[in-house]
Formats: sequence, structure tokens, C-alpha cells
Amino acid sequence: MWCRRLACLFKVPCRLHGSTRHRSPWLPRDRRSVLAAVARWYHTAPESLKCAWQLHGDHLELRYANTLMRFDFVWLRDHCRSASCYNTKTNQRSLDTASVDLGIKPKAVRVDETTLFLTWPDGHVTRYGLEWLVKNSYEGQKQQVMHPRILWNAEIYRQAQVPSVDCRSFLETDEGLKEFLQNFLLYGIAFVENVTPTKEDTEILAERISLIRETIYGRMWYFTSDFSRGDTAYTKLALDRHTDTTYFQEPCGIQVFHCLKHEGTGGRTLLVDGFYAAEQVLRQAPDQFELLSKVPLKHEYVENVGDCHNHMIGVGPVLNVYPWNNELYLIRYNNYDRAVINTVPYDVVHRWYTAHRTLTAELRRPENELWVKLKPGKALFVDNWRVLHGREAFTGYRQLCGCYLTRDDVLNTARLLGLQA
Ligand SMILES: C[N+](C)(C)CCCC[C@H](N)C(=O)O
Ligand SMILES: O=C(O)CCC(=O)C(=O)O
Ligand SMILES: [Fe+2]
Repeated sequence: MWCRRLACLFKVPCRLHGSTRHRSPWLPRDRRSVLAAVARWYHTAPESLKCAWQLHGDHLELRYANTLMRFDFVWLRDHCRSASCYNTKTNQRSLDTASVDLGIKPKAVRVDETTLFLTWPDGHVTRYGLEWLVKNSYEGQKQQVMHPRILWNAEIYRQAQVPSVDCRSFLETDEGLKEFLQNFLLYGIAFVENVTPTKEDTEILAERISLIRETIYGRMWYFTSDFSRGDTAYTKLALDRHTDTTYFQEPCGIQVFHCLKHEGTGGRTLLVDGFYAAEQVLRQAPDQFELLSKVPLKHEYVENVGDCHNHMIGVGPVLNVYPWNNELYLIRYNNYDRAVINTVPYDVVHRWYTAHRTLTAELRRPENELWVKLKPGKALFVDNWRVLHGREAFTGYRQLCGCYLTRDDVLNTARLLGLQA
């Protein structure tokens, strides 16, 4: 059974459409089977079943380490790692891809125990390690996750007993920083303890892992319930779960919160793993998950209070997934800031509301809610692409400081410490 959805272009195990075999849109099925019938398999050694390959009219088929891979010939030429094609000092391609004949085909192919050798019509030789091919092929990629995560509800998170990292160890040791980042990547939230409760000390923390993303709220922001800005955050009202800056084309990657003072009641922080909730939607209603990942929405921030005049618009679906493996990487969920829906016709609108309701029900399940009281000295980092935050209404004087971080730079720091990010 081939996937009939037009929108589904990828040959991935289909969790969305209930079929595991999709038709590859790039190669008509009948042509592939004709070619397969005339081609023959070559093995590195007669008795070796570890690696086998065959040359087809327009691609090379290679079986290695239980992975069946198909490589386009231009791809094979384009990724050549020889000294004239690739600069290993800069890790950049020097080959001009536009100079490759789109009809190119290797003149000779040879495989030994570890390496694939291709000789091109002009005599140039390309070598690929077989392990490298498994790791870098489409077929290898779609079986892997980009970002390993532990999805959680309140119980899972509590059971995990994720430790907070001490401020000194975070600032002064690579181990402390790495432990913090590992927890942050896995859970989408992480705490630093024993921080001096000032804006300046919070800034030092932020700069340890990333660049601060300056926005219309400033670089380091600092707020109380004085309605100095035209947004509910600057009041004492409760705020339902949401992600921030959905009205930016690229919502801020990370949010840092540090409560510097609270003399009063209430004001607890709510945290909900948006990806855990989205996974439940995928299980219950895969077509609703798909709709939430396809329908583009606008979010908007219109501010006219005092001297602050801003008008921001961001466009994107609620759920953002990598198309080759369906992995979630960004949830955009803010019912306060969602703009007028005018990007799809009325019947799709109704289906979208149904899907949004299913997701909202999951996000609102009490067992998915993690409530914490932020205290001076304890800084919270939230992955704003994954974990929703909210707050309980409060009384009294409450002062919160923090900032947004650029996501690329947090991931950069994590990768430099050897983490998969
Ligand atoms: C965090 N800080 C107080 C600076 C800004 C709050 C932004 C609030 C906005 N409704 C949003 O969700 O993006
Ligand atoms: O007051 C709070 O605890 C959080 C408010 C909020 O959602 C925000 O500042 O983004
Ligand atoms: Fe917020």
C-alpha cells in the first residue's frame, strides 16, 4: 500500500498516514523494478553478506550494516572528500557543484571491506567510507533522531530527580556546564542554584552558554506588575501555558527566568512539555497532528502603551517537524497572541480547531503540569521551542528578571562540549 497523500513526499516510516511504505516521488516504481530485474548484486567477497551493491540506470544501491541505501550519482560526485573537492582545514566544499554534469555516471565502481571507490568519466576517483555512508545517507538519517530528548509529564520529571547545578560549578567548570546542558537538552528545562539575585549576575549566567537575544523587551529584561508594557505579563493576572514570541518569524530559542523578589502570595510558575502533549496527539489522532504541522498561522504583537509602539507578525504552524523523520523541533502555542486565521479555507479552519482542541486538552491535563515556585537565587532556563510556561495570579510585589537566548549558540556550546544537540 503506497501513501496516497500528495503532501507526503518522503519515504519514511509513516506514522501519520498509517502506512509504512511510501512511494518515493523521485523514481517511478515500475522503472525501479525493471532496473532491479536486469542489474545484479556484487559482493565484496563471495561469502561476505555484510556489503553488497548494484548499479542502476540512475543510482547506486548499496547494502551495508543492515541498511539499504540508494545514492544519486550527482550526490556521490558532489560529496567527494578528495583534496581537490573538499577542504579539510575549513570543512568546506571547494567543488563547484554547478560544474557537475547532471547526467554523470561512474565509469567504474569497486568496494572493499571498508570503502566504496568510484571512478568518474574524467578519471577522478572518489572514496567513501562505508560507515560514513551509513551515517550520512538519507536512509541512515531517517532512522535517527536529531535531538535526543526525554518527554515528560510531572510524574516522569519528578521520578527522574534531575539535579539543579550549582552556580559556581556552572560558571567555573566544564563538567558543571555540561551536566546542566545535558539536562537542558533532554528535558527542555534546567535550574541553576545559588545565583546572586541581581540582573547582572543573571546576565553572567546567560552569557556562559549563549548570546543574549536582544528583542523589543530589551537585552536583559526586568519586570514587575506595573503594566509598563502593553502585555498581560506585566500584570498580576494568571497566564495560561504558552510559548513566548510566537509573533517572531523565529521565536526565541531559550528563556531565562530569575525571580529577584516576591512579597505576597501565588505567582507559581507552570511548566508543560509541549512535545509530550504533541506525542499524545500523534498517538490518538495522527491526522490532527499532521494538520497542526501543516496549517500556517499568524501570531501578532500589537503594542501601543506609553512610548512603546510595536507591531510584530510571525508565521508558522503550531507543530514544526523535520519532514524526513517526523521529529518535532518547535511548538508555537500562544492563544493570547494568535492572530486572525486567514491562511486556510473555512473547512480546514474547522478541522484545525478540532486538532487544536485535542492538543489543548493534552496540554491541560493536570498530570502534565509541573508547578514550581521561583525563588531568588534559583534561575530557570526554559526551551521556548518545546516547553510551555505560565504563571499563577499573585498578590504583592514581584520582580522577575531574565532574557532570551539565541538557540543556535546554546546548541553550539553543547556540541563543543561533546553533546548531541
Ligand atoms: C518575558 N517578557 C516579560 C520580557 C516578555 C513577555 C512577552 C509576552 C508575550 N505575550 C509573549 O508571549 O511573547
Ligand atoms: O510572570 C511570570 O512568571 C512569567 C510571565 C511570562 O509568561 C513571561 O514573562 O514570558
Ligand atoms: Fe511568557
